[in-house]
Formats: sequence, C-alpha cells, structure tokens
Amino acid sequence: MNNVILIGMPGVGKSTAGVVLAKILGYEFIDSDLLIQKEEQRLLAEIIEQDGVDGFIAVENRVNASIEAERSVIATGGSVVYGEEAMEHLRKIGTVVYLRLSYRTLDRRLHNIKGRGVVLREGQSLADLYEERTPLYEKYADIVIDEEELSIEETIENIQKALYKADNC
Ligand SMILES: Nc1ncnc2c1ncn2[C@@H]1O[C@H](COP(=O)(O)OP(=O)(O)O)[C@@H](O)[C@H]1O
Ligand SMILES: O=C(O)C1=C[C@@H](OP(=O)(O)O)[C@@H](O)[C@H](O)C1
Ligand SMILES: [Mg+2]
Repeated sequence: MNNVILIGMPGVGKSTAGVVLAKILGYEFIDSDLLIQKEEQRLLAEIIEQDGVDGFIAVENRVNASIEAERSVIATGGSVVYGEEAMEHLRKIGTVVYLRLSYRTLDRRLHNIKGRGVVLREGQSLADLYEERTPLYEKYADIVIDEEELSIEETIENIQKALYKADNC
C-alpha cells in the first residue's frame, strides 16, 4: 500500500503541505484529526477537555490504528507517536515522513498553542514537549525532511524528491 504518512510537531505543516502533496501525487488526502472528530462526533478540544490527555491519546491511537487507505497522504496529529498500535499500523501501510523544525522556529510559529488543542500535560512547556517527542518522531521516521527556512512549496518539493529517491511514488 503506497501511502505517505506525515508526522511531526504541531504547526510544522503536516495538514497544509499534505493536502497539496496529495494533489500533486494524484493521491487521496486523509487528515487524522478530522477522522477522529468524525468518529467521535466531538471536536479535538472537547475530547481533550472531557477525556483528558490520556483519553485523547487512546482515541487517537485507536482511530489511526484502524485507517484503511491506499495511495493516500495521511496527515497525522502531532501526538500520534504516543500510540504504539497506531504507529505500528501506519509504518505497515506506508512511508513515514517526519517534518522537522528547530524548536526556535516552531516556537515562533506557534503563537497560540493552547487554542490549537495541543496535548500538553499540566506544567509542561512547548520545550518539554519538543524534547519528549523528538526521539519518538526520529524512531518512527523512514524519511526526515528538514524544513528549516523552507517555504511550503520547497517543503513539498523536498518530500516529493525524497519519496522518489526511496522509490515510494
Ligand atoms: N514552510 C512551511 N511549511 C508548512 N507550513 C508553513 C510553512 N511556513 C508557514 N507555515 C504555516 O504553518 C502552519 C502549519 O499548520 P498545519 O498545516 O495545521 O500544521 P500541522 O498539521 O503540522 O499542525 C500553517 O498556518 C502554514 O501556513
Ligand atoms: O501535537 C498535539 O498534541 C496535537 C496536534 C494536533 O494536530 P496537528 O499536529 O495537526 O496540529 C491535534 O491532533 C491535537 O490537537 C493534538
Ligand atoms: Mg494537522
């Protein structure tokens, strides 16, 4: 199954770049966050508020682990890497691409992190989250794209080139 799975911190552009990449490749586009909202009939922020961080992670794990797709670009949510079943499944059905940004650039990009419904535990900062997740993104990535100082278009171009090189598309 020739899927492309985008992982990375919130705000790196998984959804923005993913939909355009899908168009270029002639693939379907799936945004995991929208799948979760559809299956749960609740907004992500509501799930986090009602079920807590661990509850949200469990829902996200279940929904991502059950995705059936072919020739699709799948933009995951940033916290998907906490779900072992989800990541095992996603690795089986496609090439996992980690979109990497430095902490400094990410911090600048994410002005309103709480408004985005990011999975932050009590007392946890963006820097803590970045440190905690970076090894997980690296562990699951087949391809790493460094998007530092790249435009959205350049990022998409680099993903495409890396996919061709890896013989995925
Ligand atoms: N080089 C870039 N690549 C991707 N997104 C960028 C870039 N520069 C700025 N942005 C902006 O950053 C935001 C990324 O948001 P989004 O695609 O929702 O990220 P994610 O799905 O990874 O959380 C968008 O508002 C986008 O316009
Ligand atoms: O990284 C996170 O903790 C989250 C990222 C969000 O998706 P994006 O990465 O698409 O912003 C969404 O899944 C949820 O609000 C939690
Ligand atoms: Mg997204």
